[in-house]
Amino acid sequence: MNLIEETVAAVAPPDEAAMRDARDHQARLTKPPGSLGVLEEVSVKLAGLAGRCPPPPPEPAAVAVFAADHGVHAQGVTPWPQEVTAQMVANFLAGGAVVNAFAAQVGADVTVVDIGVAADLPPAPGLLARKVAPGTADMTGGPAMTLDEARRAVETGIGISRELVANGARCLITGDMGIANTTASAALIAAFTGLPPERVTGRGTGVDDATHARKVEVVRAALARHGLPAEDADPLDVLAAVGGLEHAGIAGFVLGAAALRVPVILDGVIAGAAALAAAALAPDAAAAWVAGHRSAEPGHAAALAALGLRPLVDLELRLGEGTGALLALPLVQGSVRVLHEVATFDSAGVSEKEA
Ligand SMILES: O=C(O)c1ccc[n+]([C@@H]2O[C@H](COP(=O)([O-])O)[C@@H](O)[C@H]2O)c1
Ligand SMILES: Cc1cc2nc[nH]c2cc1C
Repeated sequence: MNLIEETVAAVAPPDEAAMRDARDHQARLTKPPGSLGVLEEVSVKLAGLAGRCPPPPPEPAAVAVFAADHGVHAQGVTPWPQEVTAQMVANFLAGGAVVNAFAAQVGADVTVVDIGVAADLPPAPGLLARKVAPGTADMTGGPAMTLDEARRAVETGIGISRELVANGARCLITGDMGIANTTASAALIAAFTGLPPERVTGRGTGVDDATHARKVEVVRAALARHGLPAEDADPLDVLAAVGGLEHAGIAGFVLGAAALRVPVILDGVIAGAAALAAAALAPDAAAAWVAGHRSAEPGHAAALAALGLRPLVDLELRLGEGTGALLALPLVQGSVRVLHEVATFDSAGVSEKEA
């Protein structure tokens, strides 16, 4: 078995007994039953993933920012020059980006992964040099990646999840950086959900009407070129056809975490698109994923609906980098802390509701 098959085979469904224990325990805690709303379901989910109640606290947390460039940039789908990808990587490494500020706020570690930045990047602490290719090819002219590149990028992502967990992380957070990657995200989401390009293609970094219209047509042309959506398409072929190297890397990252039964907080539309590919490979992997937030990109809501995930935060963010997921980290940690620390009606001597 290769690493992808081995990882997919290691993904198992959630532990129903642990989930039942968590629901029963939530009902005995000193609060009206159900009063923690969605956070109760998050705690139940993490118990199911861990196979015990209470589950281990999801900390320390580590965010991996997968950075890559996109051949489809040549189609004029974003106003930002491609070199911004490499420049922002330098900014992440210098600690000057929003992801650094939010990670510091919630005590998460930041790792940057060069999985496909077009430029050569100098070695730096905090940078994992794992370039599979110097950017993808233009998906409107042929496949964005070879199947071998897509596989190697997924394997790279699996490897990163293993490394971060081996180094002590107990909650993984997805991050991304890649100018033009909302176009590839829209194409992946359309391919995996069957929704039309105009429903899932958004304004990315904030494109004008004319650029948005062109972007929709670029996604439509790429899908037509590759015969997508297709019922029987292999998820790796779909990634290779219209995905990005960071999408493939994140798909591997979230699969690897699921195989290790470590929770993942998904960031925005790029993670959502990557998670659709990962779920197509291993449907049970979604038991390890919490949607940190819903981004302003319309395809993100579509991806989350298809994954059956409810976003915890909705602040109209459209930044990427892992920022939305980092904001959700204290919510996920708080949901588990409740199971560890809150007294029961019995232990605290609080009277229960009358029948
Ligand atoms: O996370 C999101 O949902 C999100 C939404 C819009 C834009 N982004 C970020 O913006 C970049 C891609 O935007 P664009 O317009 O160049 O396709 C890329 O670096 C993403 O991290 C991210
Ligand atoms: C400046 C900038 C920062 C980003 N961070 C993630 N995507 C980005 C896109 C741009 C353009």
